[in-house]
Amino acid sequence: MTLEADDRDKKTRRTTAVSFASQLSFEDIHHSYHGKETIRGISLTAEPGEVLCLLGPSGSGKTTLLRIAAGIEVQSRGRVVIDGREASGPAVFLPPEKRGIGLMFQDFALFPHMTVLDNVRFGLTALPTRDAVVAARSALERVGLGHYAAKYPHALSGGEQQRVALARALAPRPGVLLMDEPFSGLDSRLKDSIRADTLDVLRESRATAIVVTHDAEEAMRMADRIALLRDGRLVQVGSVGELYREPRDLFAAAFFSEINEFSAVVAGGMVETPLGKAPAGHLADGTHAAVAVRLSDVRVMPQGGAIEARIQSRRFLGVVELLNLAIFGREEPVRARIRADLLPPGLIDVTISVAPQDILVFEKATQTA
Ligand SMILES: Nc1ncnc2c1ncn2[C@@H]1O[C@H](COP(=O)(O)OP(=O)(O)OP(=O)(O)O)[C@@H](O)[C@H]1O
Repeated sequence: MTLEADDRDKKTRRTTAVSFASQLSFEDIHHSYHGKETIRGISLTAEPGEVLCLLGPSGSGKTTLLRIAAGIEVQSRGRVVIDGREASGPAVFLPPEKRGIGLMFQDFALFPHMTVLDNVRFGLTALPTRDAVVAARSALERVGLGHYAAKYPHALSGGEQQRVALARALAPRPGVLLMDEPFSGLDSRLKDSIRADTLDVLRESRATAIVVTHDAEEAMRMADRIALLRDGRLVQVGSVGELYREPRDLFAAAFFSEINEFSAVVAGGMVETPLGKAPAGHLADGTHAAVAVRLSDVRVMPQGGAIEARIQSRRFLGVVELLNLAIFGREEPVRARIRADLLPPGLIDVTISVAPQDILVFEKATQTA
């Protein structure tokens, strides 16, 4: 798109609120495939108007949960409640089209033989044709693509197709928009701007959005709250700041940043690590602890730090440098991520410091899967 066209689009984008935002709750959802439990008791509510990201590694159950919300999959136990009304449960099952939801799933690509406008009109069959055209045009304008109405999908870039898919999902004015890895097909440079645009459109439309992603950074950029999943369970739910600053366990800490990981046994209310001692919080003496220190929390300086160390290797990554360090008298290697060019070239012997509050201490996980 040309800059002028982009500008024109931005000016013609509608700014009126179009949706009544819904609340969607999962209540103790369980689900099994062929006898294997893949969702193991998830309770979670997406509040009206919020962007809730379902985040977790591959196989953690994110897509299954979204499909259950949509009514494409039926849970084996538990209820889905939308605006206080049961959408599915032991006695009720509302099909997807009766739930007031919009879907943006990877497998619901645009129809290649239909124009952009007809693609967007597709979900508006309940409206008389004239109204459907008006609603579809307005949805297209909302994503800045009003002038592409008569084109076919193949004539659009990947990012533009993505925006058409968003327009199609939002055209019926759903109370909740369910999005499954919506940006995974886009190249990384496009991703940031499409994601930001999508967020703008979501805010304008005021729909509640539940977005599946396996990418922690993507969730941090988009979410009002993140629900972190692992092995079909909810590990933690909260704002980006809450999950980053107060991760519930080692898995949650490691999901948002690279960490150094150590084992320790609590003694005298403290844990001892190669990077110093730290309070063990509520953990009793004798407890086996997992200790995490983010790479970015390891401060490295030529002298003056608390611990002497030697640089084993150094990798320049542009803005930052990655260091592998050895600490005298300790076997565990330590890694640090520091601002590039902070240390003089050729420097071998350094000192390091970590603030006690940056040493995160958790009870060592017992295997629950
Ligand atoms: N149709 C199916 N039949 C059998 N098993 C399935 C089916 N769909 C999902 N599963 C299994 O359920 C578990 C959760 O899958 P799900 O796709 O929900 O995870 P996910 O977190 O979305 O992963 P990904 O990021 O890889 O899509 C996995 O172990 C998966 O193999």
